[in-house]
Amino acid sequence: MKAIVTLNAGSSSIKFALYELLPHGFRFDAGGKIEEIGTAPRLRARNAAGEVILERDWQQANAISHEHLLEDLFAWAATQLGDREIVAIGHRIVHGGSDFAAPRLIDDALLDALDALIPLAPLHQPHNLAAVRALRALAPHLPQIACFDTGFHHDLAPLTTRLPLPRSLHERGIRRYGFHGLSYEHIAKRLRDIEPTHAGGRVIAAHLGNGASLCAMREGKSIDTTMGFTALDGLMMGTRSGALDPGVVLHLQIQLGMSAQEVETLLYRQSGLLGVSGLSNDMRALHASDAPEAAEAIDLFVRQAARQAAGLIPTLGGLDGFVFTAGIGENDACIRARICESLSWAGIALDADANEANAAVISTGDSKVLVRVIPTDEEAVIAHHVVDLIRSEGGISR
Ligand SMILES: Nc1ncnc2c1ncn2[C@@H]1O[C@H](COP(=O)(O)OP(=O)(O)O)[C@@H](O)[C@H]1O
Ligand SMILES: CC(=O)OP(=O)(O)O
Ligand SMILES: [Mg+2]
Repeated sequence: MKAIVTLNAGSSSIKFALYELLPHGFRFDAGGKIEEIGTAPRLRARNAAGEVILERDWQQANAISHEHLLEDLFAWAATQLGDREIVAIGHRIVHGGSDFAAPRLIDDALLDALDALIPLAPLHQPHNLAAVRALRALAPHLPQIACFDTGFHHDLAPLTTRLPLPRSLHERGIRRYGFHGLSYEHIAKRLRDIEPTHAGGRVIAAHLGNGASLCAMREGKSIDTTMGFTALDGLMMGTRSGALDPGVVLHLQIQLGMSAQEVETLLYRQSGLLGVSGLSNDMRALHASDAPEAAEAIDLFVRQAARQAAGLIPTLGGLDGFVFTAGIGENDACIRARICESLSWAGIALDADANEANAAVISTGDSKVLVRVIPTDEEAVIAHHVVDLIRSEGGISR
């Protein structure tokens, strides 16, 4: 049986899936995730029937790297393949820069070009590329395909990509790109499937996970988004600051004498929910805590999300739909309720019971804005792209 594998290394998780290739399309076979990387990583995998086929955690957990976890994952996967023949592997690659948007076969030249983007996505790109290289060492002839998180935003209007900096910097690639594109591509497709008229409307999708961003969509296309040059911009996140007065960065370096490396670590790994609470980057842990700092971190997260959602409405010209997705968006009724409450002036009316139940539609019948919860599936989007490439004219033979 021919199969494809997808790998999605997020900032706090590694998600993976195995799909059986069918004459037309593909079928989910097994998959799962390692989550809470950096604190207490644990793995859970399920088969197509939803049964748990592996659960595992690690000793000395907080010190275990993405790369070590990948090695363990590959070793386990090799024992599970049975008669399946893997014909291609698809990867989520977070940054494609100015040059790469459409999914493509990974070769040496592409790997070199993607290495150069590591400084623009230090929480993701190194792990994404390490997985590609590790698999190349294990199976040198197996085609590997890069699917870019920036790709969905490739057609943003020139004005939306521009930063208010000297023009020469834009020409050097210092511009807004946008991320979480595979997730937004999935949301756009689901909206088209569920309700074509809604998909054509003015929609804000909120991908609230350990990384978090918003995407303003019209006709299922990205017209603006809160992440920019890097995945540090926009909303406050698990460990990332999100948008910040640039004067703070200067002050940290010039007045407080921090090195560039220290500032990078501070903004990417020690800020956001973790920095403000002093406790955890995990929203579940903050809800469970009585500490006032945990409550303040949650308050700030909600404030930033609502403020930035409001900031997208002029570009959209109004609001017809709002979609919550990713770890927090799909599971956290309290955060959804508070963001919706802050946006009630924009026509959002929440159905409290539907929200508590994580229902597919969580707005009231007379809400001007239709609010949905749609589980994201970046793996399925990657699988689609891999299958399309395999079956495209010329295939993907080297
Ligand atoms: N039941 C839940 N309630 C609140 N937050 C949750 C819940 N489940 C997961 N989360 C949050 O979602 C985050 C992970 O989201 P996910 O989208 O999987 O992350 P990543 O950005 O690594 O892909 C966790 O850090 C946690 O804060
Ligand atoms: C781009 C990004 O922030 O991704 P993740 O949410 O997986 O960390
Ligand atoms: Mg993610």
